[in-house]
Amino acid sequence: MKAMLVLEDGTFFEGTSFTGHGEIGGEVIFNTGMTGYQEILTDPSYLGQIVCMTYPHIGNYGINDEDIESGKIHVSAFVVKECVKTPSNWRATQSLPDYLKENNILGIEGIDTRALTRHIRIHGAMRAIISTKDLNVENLKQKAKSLPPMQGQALAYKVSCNKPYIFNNKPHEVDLKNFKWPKNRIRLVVLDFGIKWSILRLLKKYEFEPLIVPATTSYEEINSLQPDAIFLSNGPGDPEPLTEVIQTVKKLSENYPLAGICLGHQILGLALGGKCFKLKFGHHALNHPVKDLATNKIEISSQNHGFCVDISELDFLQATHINLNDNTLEGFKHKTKPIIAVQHHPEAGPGPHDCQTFFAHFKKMVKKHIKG
Ligand SMILES: NC(=O)CC[C@H](N)C(=O)O
Repeated sequence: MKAMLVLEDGTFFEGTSFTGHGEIGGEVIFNTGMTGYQEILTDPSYLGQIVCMTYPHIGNYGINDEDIESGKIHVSAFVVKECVKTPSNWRATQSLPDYLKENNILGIEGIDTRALTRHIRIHGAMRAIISTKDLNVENLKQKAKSLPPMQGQALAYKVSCNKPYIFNNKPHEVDLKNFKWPKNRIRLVVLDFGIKWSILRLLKKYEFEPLIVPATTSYEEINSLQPDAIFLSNGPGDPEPLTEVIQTVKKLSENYPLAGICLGHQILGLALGGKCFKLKFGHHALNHPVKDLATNKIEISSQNHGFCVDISELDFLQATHINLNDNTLEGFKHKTKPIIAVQHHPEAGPGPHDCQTFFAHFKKMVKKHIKG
């Protein structure tokens, strides 16, 4: 079934749908990972985005029950060069096309994904429409132009949980009136902007007991839970319009040890007085070199962001990591308070594990603070 992908500047790519009819829009981004498509599809940070994989052969190990990062698929559509319909892997329970079809997500193949990627790298991030119903380039270009730009969209509210929950391989809702923290664990309130399950698994591995609460939970409600520390999750969209959250985090930063990943890093940066800007094209990959400025060691990191923060004018903050591809900020800490954050993904779901020391560092920082 013929499908057309049209960018807002009128550039178009022809392909075929492997999931049936559909029409959908979103910001088109490219991910250069060779594997990890199931984690990418289910990562809530991809809400509102059409994901194009640069690796030419996607789907070869199928879909399994363990690699999901949330309860559903969040990407708007999935674009590949060639989709493998008959997977071969001992864990596979389903094929990629069946998985997308079951979840009503449009998947297209036969696209020159490298040409599309080069176009975005040269001309910057763009909105796009994919359609099997309307193949008229001019129509689709107009539709793409009328989509809301990513900048200004408070998408985190759309994927945040509605009720607090704890996590035991999947979410279990809790009634806060009867909630009791377990003994001998670090009490961690997690502000949920669309958290990935691999982050929760790692927090638990590092002795934290995460209590995940909706993004709009107030400072007073969080305070009444008497946590030892706060964690700010990853999530989709622009951090800047999340004004209510930014105000809450500002208050939290005065009284609690804090850590943030990706959108959490950006929200923390804004709450502390930094600025935010959109990158020309996002970082979506499993192989970005990040330099730890304390040790001068280079870590190969997993990345997924389109925005970036600038804290250079805040002398009470210190940059801890930078990206060696484009010198953008990859992490910072407060010079006197127990506050750390990273822009990349130390949980590496998917990706290399070089940056996992972040969780050990967070644990050490909170334990030190508890001891006083
Ligand atoms: N993975 C994330 O948390 C993404 C953060 C933010 N939505 C960005 O695109 O920059």
